[in-house]
Amino acid sequence: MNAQMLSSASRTRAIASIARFRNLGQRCMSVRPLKYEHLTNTTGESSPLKSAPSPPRKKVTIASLHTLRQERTPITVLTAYDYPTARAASTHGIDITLVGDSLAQVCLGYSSTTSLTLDEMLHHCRAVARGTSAPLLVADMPFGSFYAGKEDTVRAAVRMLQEGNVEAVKLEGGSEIAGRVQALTSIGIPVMAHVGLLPQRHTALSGYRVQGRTAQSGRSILHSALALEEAGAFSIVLEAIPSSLAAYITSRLKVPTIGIGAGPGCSGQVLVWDDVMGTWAGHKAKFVRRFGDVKSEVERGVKAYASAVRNGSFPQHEKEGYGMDDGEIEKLLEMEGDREWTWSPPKLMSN
Ligand SMILES: Nc1nc(=O)c2c([nH]1)NC[C@@H]1CN(c3ccc(C(=O)N[C@@H](CCC(=O)O)C(=O)O)cc3)CN21
Ligand SMILES: CC(C)C(=O)C(=O)O
Repeated sequence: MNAQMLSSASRTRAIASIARFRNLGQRCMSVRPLKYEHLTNTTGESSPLKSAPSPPRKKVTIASLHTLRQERTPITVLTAYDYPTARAASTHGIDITLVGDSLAQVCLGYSSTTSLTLDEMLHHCRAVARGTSAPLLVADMPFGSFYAGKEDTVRAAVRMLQEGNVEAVKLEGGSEIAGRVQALTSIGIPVMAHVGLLPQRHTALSGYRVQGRTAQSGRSILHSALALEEAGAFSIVLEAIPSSLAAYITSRLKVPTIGIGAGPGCSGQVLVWDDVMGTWAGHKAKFVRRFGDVKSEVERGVKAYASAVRNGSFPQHEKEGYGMDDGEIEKLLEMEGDREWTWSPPKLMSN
């Protein structure tokens, strides 16, 4: 959706809602109307599923995130990797849906995020975009897709927006990538930065380890965050850093911080879908809290289905089968010369 597609009344509202961050000039603007009564998904396509009626949500914009930060209302961020997870985030009040490159591990079975290609990421972004309406849709630029220089970075980010249908990109890295972040934000591609523990560099960092525990390393993360804000990032993820450092960085920035393993002093929080739902069977970081027990429910469902098939209680002809028109099976048997064959639905077994 762009301003040309809006009615003149909503166009006026859209223009009125253009918001700028203090000291950030034109780099962080939103031209979305403040009130979206009828939201389409971010691809503009209609969704195959109609959800139950629920109160319409306003579209989340960079400006509305800034307002949440000012009001000290925590920003909720959750990863999604496909259409149903995107629908759930959209329907149940998440502010930002992130197609994280954790996709590599939790959905695709790679041992780390460095294996994920841009094309694989785009395939999942498109599915998530089809299920996303109100949340702002952000996706990780995969390992390697923004390393070769500004031109490559812009080309890859344009693909994320045009082919992946996401609204913003997230890049892992400190002040060393500020030039590339600036190259994106200067042409209107919104960037979420990501400092602290950088999973894409897990080998160089000798594992997934808390960062910024000393004054010197903490200061280096702070200065990276400031440089990335200066480069136009609209928000910064702080991963696996001490809570006090994260709270201090948050106080020094004008843009909202999103913490993961960074304590309660951030402007918002992000977790990986599978960690929240309890479906991730791999290593559980200290910062993870499980809010659902989908794994047990999946186990129960799969076992119950397999056992119902094996013991013949599924399917039941009356409930889950289809009938034939009267006399037609007899006619068919006649034509086949197979008058001996008979069949009657099995009797229900009592449990
Ligand atoms: N399921 C899942 N959740 C995630 O949050 C996540 C992924 N996968 N994959 C991509 C990255 C990798 N991340 C990780 C992975 C491990 C730790 C971890 O184990 N950290 C140690 C720190 C120990 C220390 O230095 O003191 C921990 O025990 O919390 C942290 C972040 C975050 N991302
Ligand atoms: C955990 C979040 C911040 C992320 O980067 C991911 O999902 O890959």
